[in-house]
Amino acid sequence: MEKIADNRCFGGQQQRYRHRSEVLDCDMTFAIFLPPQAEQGPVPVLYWLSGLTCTDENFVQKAGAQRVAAELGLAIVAPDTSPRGEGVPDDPEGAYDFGLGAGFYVNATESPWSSHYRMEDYIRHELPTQVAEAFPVDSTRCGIFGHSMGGHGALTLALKNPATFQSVSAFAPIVAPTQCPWGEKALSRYLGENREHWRAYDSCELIKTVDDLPAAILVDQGQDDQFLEAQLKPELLVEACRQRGAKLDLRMQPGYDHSYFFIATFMDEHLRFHAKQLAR
Ligand SMILES: N[C@@H](CCC(=O)N[C@@H](CS)C(=O)NCC(=O)O)C(=O)O
Repeated sequence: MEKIADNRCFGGQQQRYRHRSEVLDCDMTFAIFLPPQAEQGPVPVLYWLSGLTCTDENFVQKAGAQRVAAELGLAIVAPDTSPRGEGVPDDPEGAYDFGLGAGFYVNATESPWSSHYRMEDYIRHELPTQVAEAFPVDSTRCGIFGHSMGGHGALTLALKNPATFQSVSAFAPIVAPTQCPWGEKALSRYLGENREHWRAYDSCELIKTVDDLPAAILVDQGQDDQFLEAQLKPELLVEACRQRGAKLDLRMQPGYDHSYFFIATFMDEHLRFHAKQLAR
């Protein structure tokens, strides 16, 4: 693991690393914020999953999470959104919503994607293992959150791995990728045309079937989000949670769009939500 940036920030350190991912078969970069409390001992850790077109840098520069993370003593890891580099295939037309920057946090099964696009295993196993070895984080207190495609990633990973991720929240998540154009495009190519295989990557489907539900799910959604009706469809998550009796706090935020200005506005409340869930 090679450190490629290190800046003091609110008494902690905002750092960036390059490392080898065997799972993705390429080199990857990720960001980590270490709060001041990490100098004294292991701190709880949150994983932030970004949306389409992002790298590990968008969140670090635009979400404004460091001040309150430093106050609460939370580390935050922000991975990239897809495998990258020489030999990693991209969308043939260079579209923004598939291929590079659009890994959708799935393990692809279809050629040519399956050799590198294994973001689910990267996020749930390989990256947390390497982070736990290299940094003073307490992996028994670990949460996950994200935006849009990353909100989908956070919800599905938390629902499938409740022992690993004990708290979950999302900003403008794609809640049902089996029922929207972004998801249908990505899942049909990464996983093939059999829609049965897509269900393992749809939070609304998972909520109906998983054994252990999260104690609470916090979701913020801008009411003026340009992707709200066609892609995000939070009403499907509300209905799935209602049917299963899952505890969802969906907050529709009037006037807010899909951008990091929206995310930054409510970031503090998400960090406090996770700190409370992970406190013991
Ligand atoms: N580029 C796309 C929009 C993609 C988009 O909105 N990406 C969101 C995540 S889904 C984002 O966070 N973009 C990067 C940024 O704002 O820093 C378009 O033209 O429609």
